Amino acid sequence: MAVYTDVSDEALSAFLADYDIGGLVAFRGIAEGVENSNFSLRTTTGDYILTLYEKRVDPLELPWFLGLMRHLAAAGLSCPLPVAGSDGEPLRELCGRPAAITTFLPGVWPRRIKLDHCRPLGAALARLHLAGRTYAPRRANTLGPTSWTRLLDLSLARPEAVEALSPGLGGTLRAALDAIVPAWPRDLPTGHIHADLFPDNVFFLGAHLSGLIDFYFACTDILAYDIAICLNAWCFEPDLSFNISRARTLLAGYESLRPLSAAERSALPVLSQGAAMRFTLTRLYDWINTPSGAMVTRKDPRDYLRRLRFHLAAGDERAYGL
Ligand SMILES: Nc1ncnc2c1ncn2[C@@H]1O[C@H](COP(=O)(O)OP(=O)(O)OP(=O)(O)O)[C@@H](O)[C@H]1O
Ligand SMILES: N[C@@H](CCO)C(=O)O
Repeated sequence: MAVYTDVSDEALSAFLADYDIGGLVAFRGIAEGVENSNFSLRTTTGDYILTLYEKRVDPLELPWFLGLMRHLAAAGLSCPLPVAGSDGEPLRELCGRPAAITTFLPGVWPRRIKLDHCRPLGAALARLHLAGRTYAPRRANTLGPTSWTRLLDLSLARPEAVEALSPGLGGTLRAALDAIVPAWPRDLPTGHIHADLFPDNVFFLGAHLSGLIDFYFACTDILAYDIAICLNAWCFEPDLSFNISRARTLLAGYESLRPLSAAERSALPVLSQGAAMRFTLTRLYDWINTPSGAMVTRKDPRDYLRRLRFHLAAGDERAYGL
């Protein structure tokens, strides 16, 4: 459930008066997602999404995210387009929260990943990377390798909770960090990355990829790290075995538009280790710090620990079908 802030009809009507998108027809909270409060909004001019930004998003960074989405949409990528109010400003305030309206994207995210999803996914990721080249402002990755030790320490402030989740987890993560961080590549091509391109952020209409959403972790970082995030999120079976055909297909889709250098290819194991580490750590932090009565479904960090183990054992890029 991700509606942290209730919006009354009166507050919404007053808010919409600052837009030129017609009168309200229907409005409802969207249960999915964990980060922000999302509402679907139908007006006399069409369908929109209203987002109230909650815990992890720094309001000062919102213009960067909204600017990136506007830039990518203008470049032809199918992603939500921020809608400006009558004063030209897309970022506003509602119920004491920063808020924005974006266009609604048709499609559904795949509940069961198929091989057919992977090539369009890879191609869309490459398209995003290429389109991002001409968006000049940069944003550092606040969840990159330099943040991981602190994130682990924050969780280990409650060692009994970490141990209860998985015996030995703290030591395992510490040892993996000691291996991954010093080996982190320094000279690979960088650009704007999505950084959270999980299946629930990619919409399909049948086999056609209809759009990408949720750019609120986007940042400027190693492009191939974004691929590594997708390898983690898309290429494991429910039993957490690795599906190399999906990886090969995803990479082929990506390389159809942006071929990888030899250095990028050989960095895939360490980048994938880092991606698995990042999601293990944020999930672990949330697992420990989300009150048991909260309406948000916690995601299990152990799923990413299993992935991390796979990547730690991957000798080279051939493990990913290259
Ligand atoms: N532009 C859009 N068009 C159509 N549906 C959307 C759009 N944006 C969001 N949604 C709907 O809202 C849901 C939650 O959105 P989103 O993933 O951005 O939320 P979030 O709280 O940031 O979640 P998380 O970071 O956990 O993925 C999506 O699964 C989708 O159903
Ligand atoms: N995609 C993330 C949650 C939102 O960032 C995860 O599955 O852990």
